[in-house]
Amino acid sequence: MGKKTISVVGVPMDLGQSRRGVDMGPSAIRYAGVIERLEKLGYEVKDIGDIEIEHGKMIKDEKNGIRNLKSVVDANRKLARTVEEIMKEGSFPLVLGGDHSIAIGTIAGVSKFYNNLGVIWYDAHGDLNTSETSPSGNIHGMPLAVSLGLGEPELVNIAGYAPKLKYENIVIIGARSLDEGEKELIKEKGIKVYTMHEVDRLGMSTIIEETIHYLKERTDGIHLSFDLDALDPIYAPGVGTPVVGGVSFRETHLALEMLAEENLITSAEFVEVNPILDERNKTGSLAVDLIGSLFGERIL
Ligand SMILES: NC(=[NH2+])NCCC[C@H](N)C(=O)O
Ligand SMILES: [Mn+2]
Ligand SMILES: [Mn+2]
Repeated sequence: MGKKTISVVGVPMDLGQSRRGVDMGPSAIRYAGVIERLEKLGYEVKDIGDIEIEHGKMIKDEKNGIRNLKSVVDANRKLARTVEEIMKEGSFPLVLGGDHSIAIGTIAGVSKFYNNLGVIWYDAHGDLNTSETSPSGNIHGMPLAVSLGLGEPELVNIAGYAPKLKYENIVIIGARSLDEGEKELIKEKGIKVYTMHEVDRLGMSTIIEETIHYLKERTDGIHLSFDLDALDPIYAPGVGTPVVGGVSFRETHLALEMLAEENLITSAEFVEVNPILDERNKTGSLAVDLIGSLFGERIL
């Protein structure tokens, strides 16, 4: 994927949502063999360990109902700095979550290296809520909005600049659970979304061809933000917010294999693996299989 060195960083955080356990995601993915898998593909892999997270009680912010705002801000500041260091070294940042709120830090660390960072948001959800539109107060439902400059100023201004992304540079794939405020924002800003309706109708191969064509001409780097709950819960039971009717195992491998062929992805994160809700690390192993495909693994 362009660079031969991959730097793996774990973010053991579950404070962006309300089900405990997703903080063990990085361990589950490492246990399933991610480092060895990447080394086998010929990469030099540096496992730089985990970001240090304050583990405390879950708290709702009195002001606006947001959960654990301070701790999530703190974690994402640290992550942004770490990812920035990886970028400076010319290595590929591969971030293991943790809940999806960590995308705020990853994107903050990556985006300053590009004029037009593109993002592929592979997810059952839009993660486009702000404190006004969020039904839950969970920050993992907000990271894409935050990266676009919407929401709590402490989140929006992480790494000292905002916005990190432009509306026209993002593509959401796999959506099937969008809140009212998210739907309005998508329509108002014309955000490119392939919902499950389009996945069924066009097929994944067409969607990825279109996505590549669309992002290639307007971006100078592409971040893949991969939420395991995009897949159907049959394949990915170990996630905190499962939604039926998801993308299949093969459709997802195809998507990642096609992205690997084009060599366009410049950073990635795999998030929302919750080992406590999982079946014998099925979702952790799935993440490793998918990471394999993203980095060029093929059946033959
Ligand atoms: N990254 C995720 N799994 N996000 C789920 C978000 C669910 C819902 N839209 C919310 O804002 O709470
Ligand atoms: Mn999701
Ligand atoms: Mn998500």
